[in-house]
Amino acid sequence: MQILEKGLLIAFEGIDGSGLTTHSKLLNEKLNKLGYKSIYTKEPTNNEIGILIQKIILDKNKKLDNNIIALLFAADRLYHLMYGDGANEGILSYISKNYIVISDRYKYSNMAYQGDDINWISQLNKFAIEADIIIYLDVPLDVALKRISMRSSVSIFENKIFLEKVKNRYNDILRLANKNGVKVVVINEIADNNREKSIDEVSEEILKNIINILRNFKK
Ligand SMILES: Nc1ncnc2c1ncn2[C@@H]1O[C@H](COP(=O)(O)OP(=O)(O)OP(=O)(O)O)[C@@H](O)[C@H]1O
Ligand SMILES: Cc1cn([C@H]2C[C@H](O)[C@@H](COP(=O)(O)O)O2)c(=O)[nH]c1=O
Repeated sequence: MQILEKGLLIAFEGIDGSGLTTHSKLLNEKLNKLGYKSIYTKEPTNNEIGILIQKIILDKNKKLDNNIIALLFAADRLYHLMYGDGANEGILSYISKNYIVISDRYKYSNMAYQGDDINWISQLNKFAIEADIIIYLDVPLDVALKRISMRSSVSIFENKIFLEKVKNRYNDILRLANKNGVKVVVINEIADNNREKSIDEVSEEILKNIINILRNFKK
């Protein structure tokens, strides 16, 4: 068993179709195999608020006000931190037991997707601890859109104009997080020769970066 000095929160961030679910789950499996106490969780969660959000964002006829959506995501997050995702205990509980918590999206998604007024979104998230590490999966818009087009259901956010705005916003959000002490790891999913990296290649790159960072957290 690999024991860490303290719990750690790793947030996976990126636009839809960047592979967040694939890579956050893979990292969790790999860290577990290496003997670390880690857990995978995601937002929106599968608790009452998260389920309501999932329903709302798939309903293109609903057209709910952006501020209401922002509030729901922030409420889901606080619930996630305090009480859990519907299957596991709250993030804060795992952190206090020195686990590595891997969250497939966290408050930085709130800032990127609902961040017309970034100060207000920051206020909504004032009780949400900062992540220790952000893994940002950087993928060109056209690659993300191609992956999204292969899905059976598409959310209100999954369109070119909106995702372009979200992608641009992430630049400022990552800079701000870094200023606040968060270790930001950007993974480029495109190789030098313009080829899309395979899932294995991206996953190994993520693991290598994390293992490097974890060296400083070991007992
Ligand atoms: N190098 C790669 N990394 C990740 N996913 C890839 C890669 N190449 C192809 N894919 C495919 O892209 C899709 C990404 O799906 P995934 O659900 O992981 O993305 P996501 O970012 O969580 O999306 P969303 O947030 O919209 O649910 C999968 O079908 C996966 O097989
Ligand atoms: C946490 C969070 C998420 N979102 C968006 C990002 C995605 O478009 C969806 C979630 O879909 P996934 O397939 O489950 O990743 O929700 C958001 O707008 N605001 C947030 O705070």
